[in-house]
Amino acid sequence: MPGYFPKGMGWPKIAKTTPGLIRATVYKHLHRYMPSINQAIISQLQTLDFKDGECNVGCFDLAYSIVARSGSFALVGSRLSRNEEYLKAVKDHILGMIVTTRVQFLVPDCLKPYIGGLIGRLATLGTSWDMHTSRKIMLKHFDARAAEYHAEIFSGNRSSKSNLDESDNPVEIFRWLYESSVLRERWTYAEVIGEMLLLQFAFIYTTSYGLYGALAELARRPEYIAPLREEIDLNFSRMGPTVPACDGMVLMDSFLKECQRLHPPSALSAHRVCISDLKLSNGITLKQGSHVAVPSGIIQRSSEHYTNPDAFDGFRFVKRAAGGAKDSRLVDLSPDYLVFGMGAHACPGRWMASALMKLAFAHILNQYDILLPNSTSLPLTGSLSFEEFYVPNFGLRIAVRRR
Ligand code: HEM
Repeated sequence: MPGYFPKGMGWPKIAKTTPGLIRATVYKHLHRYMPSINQAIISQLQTLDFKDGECNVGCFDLAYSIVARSGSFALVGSRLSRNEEYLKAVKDHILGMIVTTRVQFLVPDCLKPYIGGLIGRLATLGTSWDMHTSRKIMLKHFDARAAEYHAEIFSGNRSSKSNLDESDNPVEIFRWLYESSVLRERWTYAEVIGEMLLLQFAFIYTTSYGLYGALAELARRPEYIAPLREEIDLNFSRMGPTVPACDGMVLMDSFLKECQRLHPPSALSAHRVCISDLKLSNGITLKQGSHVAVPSGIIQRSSEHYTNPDAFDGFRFVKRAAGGAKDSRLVDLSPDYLVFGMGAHACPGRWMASALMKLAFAHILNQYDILLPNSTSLPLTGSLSFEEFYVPNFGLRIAVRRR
């Protein structure tokens, strides 16, 4: 896939630092983020518009709005995560990027340098996913926030918020990146913004897709509701909406993992580019510059790894664990489950994604019954899907009814 990775200079320094930053923040100090993420989920659910106790809503839109609000708390802090204009711009921009990339794939490689950008721009012009409009709005908010950080840093009133270890306050990821750019001159402001846009995609779109798949499957399979609710009640009543409570919800963990096994956001995983010729143990040599990836979508539906692989079994992974299998939690990596990749570059945000999906799922199940009004037969993947990427079916709607 030519042009997929930057040529020549390799990845910028900032992109090499971000995985470590994610591990040091939303993994190591996940508990610090939980109260605000929980509150963000509750606030988002309060915006649902009920008529006669029922609200009919786009399944992806529900998941996307919840994750955008709660994820933005970790990325840009509490004030912006409550700003509707910013949140709308984030959501529109991510979908704009997908549509633009989708359309650019249709342009022949030889014409890409000449008309690729223009075609991309035209693809979303005049729609609510207009990338340029939403990017402008987002940049306005980023600039304002950066000016606040700047003033704090140079007024001597610097709080310890950006310190990874000493404060109880969760680290705002944008703030950490910005401070590193200003104080240590490790990268430019433009690079910080570029990395934030990538992180929004890596965090918000993928996690929303996971939650979307789980909500759609649950609406189709009401028999899972009672055992899941029982488990939520038990864990929340003992520990509240905390990391240990999320860890204790093993049925939900298995249900979410089964949904991701069957509905991953991409059919390929663990993309790598050879930086030098690489001889494999079977004698094949991959030339420098070769792009390789693992066909995770096929592996996850293979009878070599899964009994009855195309059938949905929400408790498949708890049964495996009970049978002594290791690596059966949602966040575990294994060669037969590659939704979060594999090896040194496996997703460092998976603990956050797991906790966020569980909290959101728990709140929804606690408060509502979930019904599938007339979308039973609709596929989960929509017509915008392309290459290895799955894009949601925006027409799939669910009804949530107050209990
Ligand atoms: C269900 C949600 C998610 C899915 C399915 C997902 C999936 C992935 C995959 C497949 C990779 C590539 C792994 C590899 O190449 O081996 C990856 C990398 C990455 N993800 Fe996630 N991700 C999710 C959530 C998140 C979240 C919440 C964050 C941030 C908090 C995040 C940040 C990253 C970063 C920074 C990388 C690059 C890692 C590196 O290059 O070393 N992801 N993710």
